[in-house]
Amino acid sequence: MSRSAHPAGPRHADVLPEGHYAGPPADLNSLDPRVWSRTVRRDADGVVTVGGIDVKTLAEEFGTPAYFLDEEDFRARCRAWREAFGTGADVYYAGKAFLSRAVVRWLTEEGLNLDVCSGGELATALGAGMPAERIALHGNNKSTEEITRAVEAGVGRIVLDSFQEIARVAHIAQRLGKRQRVQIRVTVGVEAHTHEFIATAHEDQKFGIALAGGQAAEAVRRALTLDGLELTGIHSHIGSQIFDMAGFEVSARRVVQLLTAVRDEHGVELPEIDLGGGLGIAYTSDDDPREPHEIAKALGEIVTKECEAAGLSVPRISVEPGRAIIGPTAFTLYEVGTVKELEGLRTYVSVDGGMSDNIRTALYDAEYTVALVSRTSDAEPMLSRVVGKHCESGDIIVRDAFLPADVAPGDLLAVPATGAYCRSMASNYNHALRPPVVAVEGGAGRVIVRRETEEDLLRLDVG
Ligand SMILES: Cc1ncc(COP(=O)(O)O)c(C=O)c1O
Ligand SMILES: N[C@@H](CCCC[NH3+])C(=O)O
Repeated sequence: MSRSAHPAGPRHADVLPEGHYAGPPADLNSLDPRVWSRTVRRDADGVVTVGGIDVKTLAEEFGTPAYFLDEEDFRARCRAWREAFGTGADVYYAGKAFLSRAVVRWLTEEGLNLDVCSGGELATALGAGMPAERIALHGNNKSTEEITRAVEAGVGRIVLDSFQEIARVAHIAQRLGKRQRVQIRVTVGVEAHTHEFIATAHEDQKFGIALAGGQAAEAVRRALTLDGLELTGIHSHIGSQIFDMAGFEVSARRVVQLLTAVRDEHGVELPEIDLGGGLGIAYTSDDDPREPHEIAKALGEIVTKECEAAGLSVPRISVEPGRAIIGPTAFTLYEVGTVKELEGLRTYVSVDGGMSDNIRTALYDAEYTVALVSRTSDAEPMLSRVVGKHCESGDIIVRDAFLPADVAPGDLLAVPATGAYCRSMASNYNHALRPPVVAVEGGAGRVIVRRETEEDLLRLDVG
């Protein structure tokens, strides 16, 4: 549904900010399949189900707020990425989006690799049985301990992010009598944003080593001389929640240019390039993400074309999608506690979670949708703001959305597309207890990350 497809006539339409829906959706009870995970349906009795279980049963069994993860959808997305890139390329799931032992097992079974960016993520990956050679370690300031653990475990790749780190990893590997496979992360001069990319001010950031000014070429020079390192390729990640493939194409072109320069200077053809993650998903019906096969085709074509022009053999490509794999697979279920109508403005619907389980709206001004899922309603659309229970007026989960005007305490609301960067960025603000993640599949729910308890909080409070 595009913005223009919304019929006119919302309550309080005059207060909607520019760029937001011109009106409510034609049917408030409908669930757009682009935004909801693949097994989500509304039953004949009006209650929404996922994985064959209705949300009222899920709320009774697991409580609210809670994240419900559609396992069938997650596995299908893993397979779609795997198949799109084929056996000649690698897909590394970016664990920062959400990582747990169950997720690691699913990834292992579905043939994906894993990008970790901390000792904690590395421990989760290894502990859940991901083979070390399928793990890549990232980070702009990895500790000596993290590097040591990764080298000892035999991770397949460490992505080097600074000159100090080139020396540090080489030293640690040599001390351990190993030769560590590494890539160098470069900043290619493309800064990508949600709907556009620009080519200015891009080197002004903490990640990577700039192509500009010959710094990346110097990093390659140093890495090639160090015995502890086996330099296998170049890495580039241009941003997150990107829809426009043009930014990736510029990035691929510039990375291949560096490979060509390396070949010309050192007579070495580096065999790998990693083009990072960052592929966008549909948070609202206005978002139109690319499918994995379109992405694989576009990246494969541009790399092949550039390599042919330079007379290079085509390197093995890898990508690191996080959000695009797990984002659409989960929704957060909340119970409504209070409904406050501000006459002539909007209605504030308060739920039992908030910025502690979804910081993205407060942090990035992210847009989400919301639906009444415990019943249908014929009431007129009401412009609503879904807010949490924290002591903070910016504690907003969904800034502008239409809910039926009869929404009331006890109703269940679900916010879709919360699989990525919600539980993984959750906090204990106001001593909130972080919600559980429940995997739903084949008519049963299974807790994969349990709800925090007050004992969990107090255990750390040793004063
Ligand atoms: C190096 C790297 N790879 C992969 C990702 C995953 O990004 P996304 O979840 O947007 O695909 C990120 C985060 O932006 C990242 O920094
Ligand atoms: N955490 C961010 C994206 C950053 C990804 C990691 N480099 C989000 O929620 O959109």
